[in-house]
Amino acid sequence: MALTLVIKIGTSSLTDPQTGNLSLSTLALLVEVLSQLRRQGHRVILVSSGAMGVGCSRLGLKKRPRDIALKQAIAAVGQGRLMRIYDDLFSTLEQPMAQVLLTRRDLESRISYLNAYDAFQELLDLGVIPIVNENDTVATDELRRKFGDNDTLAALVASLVEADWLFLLTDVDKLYSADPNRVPDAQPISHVRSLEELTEVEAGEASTWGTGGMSTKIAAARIATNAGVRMVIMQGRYPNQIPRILDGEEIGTQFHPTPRTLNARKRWIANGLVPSGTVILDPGAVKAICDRGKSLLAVGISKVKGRFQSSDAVMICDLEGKEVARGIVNYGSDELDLIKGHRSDEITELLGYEGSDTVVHRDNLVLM
Ligand SMILES: Nc1ncnc2c1ncn2[C@@H]1O[C@H](COP(=O)(O)OP(=O)(O)O)[C@@H](O)[C@H]1O
Ligand SMILES: N[C@@H](CCC(=O)OP(=O)(O)O)C(=O)O
Repeated sequence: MALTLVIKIGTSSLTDPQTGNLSLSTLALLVEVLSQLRRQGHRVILVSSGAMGVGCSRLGLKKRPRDIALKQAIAAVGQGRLMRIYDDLFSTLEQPMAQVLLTRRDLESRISYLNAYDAFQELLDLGVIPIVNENDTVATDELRRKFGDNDTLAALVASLVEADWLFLLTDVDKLYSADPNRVPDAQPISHVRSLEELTEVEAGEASTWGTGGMSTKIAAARIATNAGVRMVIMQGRYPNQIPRILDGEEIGTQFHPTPRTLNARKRWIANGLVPSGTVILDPGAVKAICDRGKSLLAVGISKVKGRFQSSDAVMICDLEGKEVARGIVNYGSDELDLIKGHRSDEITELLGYEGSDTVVHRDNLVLM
């Protein structure tokens, strides 16, 4: 069966931690494996980090700089170099590839989200392997890590293209109960059936060149598994393990997906949009939206946090602060502060104009 596969490789696997130079053998093996998967008829997308690492090595810098403009410049140097190397390697195997640079913002607008979807489908139909990275040179929010990292981006891409599998290739072979580089008796975890099982896991720091460590990989797992994508964390030095995993071997940490129940628009609401604020619900309202599939009404809102406009995305949380849903609001935060706790037939008088009956209509609401 032809599968859609998203493979993400982190800086820690692409570069030598001592010298910062590219690990050519890993890269060559990765390219070989991906080309082989393509020839077997699978649809393959590579999400590759490394622009900063390669840029630093090219410019002789021994540490990641902190200055944002300098980071932008370095990523611009490194990205070109990285693509040149990928193109040389893929061309040797007669496998066409393409560069796709994305920012988190590109996935926020429904139009550019759909444009990205169309472009990926066209590339995959043409048999091309798209190589995705954050557009670091312009996306300073990403460089500041306000929005995420390539683990999140890979999960968003996997959700966008409705991938069957997402492989995160890194410099450890599995997820452990704690960072195995710091805690020698950390226990390996082979299967994660629900992310609730991971409350005890210490998802600590990244390696020298990586970003986010395991915490961004667990965040990626939340997006991927909710979108019906099976995710694996595995050792990046052995990309040849990917076909073995597809054949059913138990390698790495496998995160089991939830059934794919959300339509494309709801997946965009859940994953593409970045929430601008939070609304806190009373227990009755949580029940109404979670158990009875109702729209969210003002009467069930206890508190409003953050500043947002109507049509923005918000997190919808219970009184303990646990996110139960996400949705697009019909009111801004100032209006919601006035109408929260009130019945819908009081809204016109409270606001002085006729507004929507619902705060979040059920078509715009996704349970988390
Ligand atoms: N619970 C954990 N299990 C495994 N590795 C962990 C854990 N917590 C932190 N880490 C660290 O995460 C690092 C991988 O993350 P990172 O450096 O961001 O990789 P990448 O560049 O592949 O994205 C590992 O080197 C490891 O030290
Ligand atoms: N876009 C950045 C990578 C950011 C990132 O998430 O890095 P990593 O944790 O190594 O996957 C780059 O190409 O250097």
